[in-house]
Amino acid sequence: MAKILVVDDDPAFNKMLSSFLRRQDHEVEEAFSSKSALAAFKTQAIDLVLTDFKLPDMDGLDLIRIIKEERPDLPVILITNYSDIRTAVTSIQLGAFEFVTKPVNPDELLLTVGQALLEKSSSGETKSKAIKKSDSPPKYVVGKSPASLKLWEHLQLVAPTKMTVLILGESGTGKEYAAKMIHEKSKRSKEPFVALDCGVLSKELAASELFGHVKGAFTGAVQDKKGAFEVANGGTIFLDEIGNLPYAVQVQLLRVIQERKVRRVGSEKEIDVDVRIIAATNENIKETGSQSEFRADLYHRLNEFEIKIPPLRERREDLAEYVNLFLHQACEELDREVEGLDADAMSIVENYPWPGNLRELKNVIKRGVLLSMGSKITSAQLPGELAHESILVPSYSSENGHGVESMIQQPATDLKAMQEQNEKQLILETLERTKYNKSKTAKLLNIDRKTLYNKLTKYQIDV
Ligand SMILES: Nc1ncnc2c1ncn2[C@@H]1O[C@H](COP(=O)(O)OP(=O)(O)OP(=O)(O)O)[C@@H](O)[C@H]1O
Repeated sequence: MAKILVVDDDPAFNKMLSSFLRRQDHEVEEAFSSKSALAAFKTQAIDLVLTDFKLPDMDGLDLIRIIKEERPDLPVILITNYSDIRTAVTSIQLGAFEFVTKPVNPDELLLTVGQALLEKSSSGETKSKAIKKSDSPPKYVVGKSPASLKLWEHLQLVAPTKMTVLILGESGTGKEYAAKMIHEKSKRSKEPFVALDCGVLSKELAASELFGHVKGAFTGAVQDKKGAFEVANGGTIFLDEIGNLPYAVQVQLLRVIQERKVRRVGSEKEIDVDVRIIAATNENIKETGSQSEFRADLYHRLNEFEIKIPPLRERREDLAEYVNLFLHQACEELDREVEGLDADAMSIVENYPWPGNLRELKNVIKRGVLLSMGSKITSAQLPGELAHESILVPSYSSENGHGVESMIQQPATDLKAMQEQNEKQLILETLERTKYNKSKTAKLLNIDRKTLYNKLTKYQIDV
């Protein structure tokens, strides 16, 4: 039995969800605002938070941010409308365990709750909250699009070298997966691969998570602790969301890269480390660098070799292969036998822009497998919004300049124009929500202020 905090201002929905979870033998604490949620979170031993995105006094993302700052190990599941998929993607970047879309499917919710609690209990012993150690080698889909083939070639080329790699790509494109691949194909593959999510590290904890600390170094440092660099010694460290690393810690990281030595917080002793660094970001840290939020010297050190992972919408030829893999994985996990998607469902999948990239696709397929009644996933088992947002795009063969489909299937909408329209709309909505506070808007949208200013100019938004 776990203690679950349910946060939703809609009393009927909150009650329904809470009673459902109680029937599954969980203890439930109901909160109808962020304020009462935070009060409960601070005073009770909560194991899992389920929160709605739209709350009266603060949005779900801010709530996740506060919770994660205090307890990075506490799993949070965001409940959101599918139309808020970008929000959901941001929630994952902030460290949410998963998002579940409304209308909530009971089986899907139970599965997600179960997985979140399982992960929490298994991470209980590891002292470090942001460090994820990986042991099983990934099953890597190479894909057949020119972009994916090039990516694969670059991964193969750089893997056996000692080079530091900077991986760029939107959220969910597979940056961590690519980093694991590089590690697997390097001479260090038998040594640890340690992933550290810099996005969830508070200013105070970042140095300790990276470099460790000694007992008494700060309040709460009750015993000596190894940092991620020491844990990864001999192997590879993957620094995700590197753009979020506090400035002071960037300086320390630069020193570690140059001298290959770490000093635990509160200690003078230098410890030799032999660690290959792979960093990743989904924002333009080069731009941030010019604003001196991200140090240019660190950027150049990390960027000995740069790998760009294209968004899924730019490599649609690979979709079928990913769908097959995720279908297979979901069937194994859920103990189901689903053969594939029917023609309608596949057409929706092929024409949807996938803003959450592979992660979103994986979730959608898993949900489809869970809900499917027969041997095929039908369009009814896909989130309704997928069909609404699906658009006709030119067929693959037309991109290559041959194939009759190019003549039959004309694009109904210009993909780029549609994305820009969505982006503009999202910026306008977020500005309104933050009462036109640009810093808050940039933070919510997970971009830096300079990028926001550029986009305001581009879309002629006058604020
Ligand atoms: N080449 C691949 N083959 C098979 N599965 C993949 C591949 N790349 C990514 N995935 C799957 O896609 C999901 C998203 O990948 P990953 O977590 O690496 O993305 P990311 O870019 O690091 O995301 P974020 O920026 O949000 O941290 C993972 O669940 C992973 O299993």
